[in-house]
Amino acid sequence: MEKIIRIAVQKSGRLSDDSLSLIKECGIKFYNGTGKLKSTSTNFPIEFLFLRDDDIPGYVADGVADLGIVGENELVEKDKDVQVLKKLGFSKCRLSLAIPKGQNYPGIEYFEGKNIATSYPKILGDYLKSQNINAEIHEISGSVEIAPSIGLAEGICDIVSSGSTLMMNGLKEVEEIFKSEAVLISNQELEDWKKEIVEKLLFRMNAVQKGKSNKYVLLNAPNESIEKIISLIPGMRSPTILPLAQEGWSSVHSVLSEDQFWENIEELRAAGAEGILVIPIEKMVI
Ligand SMILES: Nc1ncnc2c1ncn2[C@@H]1O[C@H](COP(=O)(O)OP(=O)(O)OP(=O)(O)O)[C@@H](O)[C@H]1O
Ligand SMILES: O=P(O)(O)OC[C@H]1O[C@H](OP(=O)(O)OP(=O)(O)O)[C@H](O)[C@@H]1O
Ligand SMILES: [Mg+2]
Repeated sequence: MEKIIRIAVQKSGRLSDDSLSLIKECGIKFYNGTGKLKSTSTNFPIEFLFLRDDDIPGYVADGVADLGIVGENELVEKDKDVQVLKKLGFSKCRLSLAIPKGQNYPGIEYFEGKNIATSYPKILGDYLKSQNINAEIHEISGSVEIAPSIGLAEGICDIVSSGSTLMMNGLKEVEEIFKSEAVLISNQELEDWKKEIVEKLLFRMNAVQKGKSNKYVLLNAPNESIEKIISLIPGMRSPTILPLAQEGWSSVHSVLSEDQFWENIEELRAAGAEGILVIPIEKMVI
């Protein structure tokens, strides 16, 4: 039998594009024709299953797939026994309670005895319990935001990102109850040879992620400022210093996280840095 692992990814929806881009950025090639539900990579021992996201935690827990990419909201809601290997940083959203815009909201007690529509009965149920609120949970599988306007419920609990769906449906967000992003999950009992392949995949994903959060920085500085500048942008081992054609000046090359760059920019300029270039990094292995 050919030694390949299986990963379940969402067929189409809010997770699909970023899941597939991440896999491509890891140098893994595969054919992803429309309507195809299974595909094998041509250059890495991995097979893809394209599924509804609701089914991914269960398939991974049962071992039908070894790995999966799914939102934390779906994972916690399905309550399956899988291991979270890595947060992936995309499909960030929150689960929130919302009520009609015109209603006064005194606090969570608003929901006592009320009817709440949601696709996340477990997460909502656990939250209400933790708040000692008794409410009726009305489970619906989609278009939850419409429920109050058709008299199905007095409040909703659903995914919010920009908030525009709530606004368009005359609702206001009153409590954030869960924060979510896409995660890579794994079956709990992978055989050793599968673990080895998973490690290789994780190594690549880490390199892609590190590359994304770091930048390559080049700048020019008078030689007397170099020491100060090195202390501001120390890089991986240390910055590269190259002499400029103009006497008394050097070019400094370093790597740093984007956040760090914005924190240090004024100090770099104050130290005499000029001609600062910030360049994206595709992959980074420390
Ligand atoms: N507006 C959003 N912004 C960011 N992330 C989101 C947003 N909506 C959903 N997500 C995240 O993406 C996941 C998939 O959302 P999507 O709307 O594609 O699900 P779905 O309609 O249930 O898809 P499927 O057909 O696969 O069941 C959600 O579980 C959530 O983690
Ligand atoms: O706060 P917002 O930025 O408006 O995003 C929130 C909406 O996004 C998701 O739906 P999606 O658009 O993916 O459609 P779906 O309900 O068909 O999955 C989610 O179910 C919300 O309805
Ligand atoms: Mg779904």
